[in-house]
Amino acid sequence: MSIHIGAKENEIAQTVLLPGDPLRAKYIAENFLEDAKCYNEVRGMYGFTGYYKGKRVSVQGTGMGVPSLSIYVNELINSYNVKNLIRIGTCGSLQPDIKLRDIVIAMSSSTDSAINKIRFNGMDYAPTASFKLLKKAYDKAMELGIQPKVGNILTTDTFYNDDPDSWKLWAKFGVLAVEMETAGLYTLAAKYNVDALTILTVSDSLVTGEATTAEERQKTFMNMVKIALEIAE
Ligand SMILES: O=P(O)(O)O[C@H]1O[C@H](CO)[C@@H](O)[C@H]1O
Ligand SMILES: O=c1cc[nH]c(=O)[nH]1
Repeated sequence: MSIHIGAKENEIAQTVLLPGDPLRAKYIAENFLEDAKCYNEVRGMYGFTGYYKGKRVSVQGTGMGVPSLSIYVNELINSYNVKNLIRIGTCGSLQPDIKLRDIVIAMSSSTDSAINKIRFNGMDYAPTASFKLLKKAYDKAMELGIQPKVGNILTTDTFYNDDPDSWKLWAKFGVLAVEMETAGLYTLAAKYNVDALTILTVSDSLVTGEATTAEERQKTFMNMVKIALEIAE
């Protein structure tokens, strides 16, 4: 047991899928995993372990934002010995050629969060994906007939920014999409020498203003779940 996860030792697999939304974790356990058992209900942040094509896999909600995700990732690595962390999240597109429901794989993550400024005494760290997981995810997506967009994303602390045009600067420098956790995930994975990857589905577009519904966000993003489960070790 850790402070925020009620699982016993060995109840969590070495590969964990990490949706922000705990109900997405429940949905995945119920619809994709065999023999799934709930190991965590603390704070309603569901965690399940089950089997996908014979492989033991867990899925754990993280909540929204770097501070919340960092609590779960620290505990998964340090209390449960997790080795592969695959975030499966939603994002907003920052580029005109990235459309609703497209898959974005984060090679790296820029951020407006101060976490790494604090950690690295004002200097800039470049949070980067595990190449092993990135290559596997890209190859698997292509095999499934899905063409993912791969590149730099933005991890923001402000879903509601005071300046509605602030994303345009990031977009000008080629950043593909915005979400709220990956810079924290990649930094902690590097610190503890484990593998991490973020796979995202585009839920809305800052370019066009289009958006999907909450129900769609919870249930219809099957492609990224399939890719994540297929690359689980
Ligand atoms: O769909 P999830 O995984 O929660 O990810 C995105 O959605 C939330 C904002 O609505 C933030 O957590 C952001 O990163
Ligand atoms: O953080 C997020 C997630 C989805 N869509 C956004 O615009 N931002």
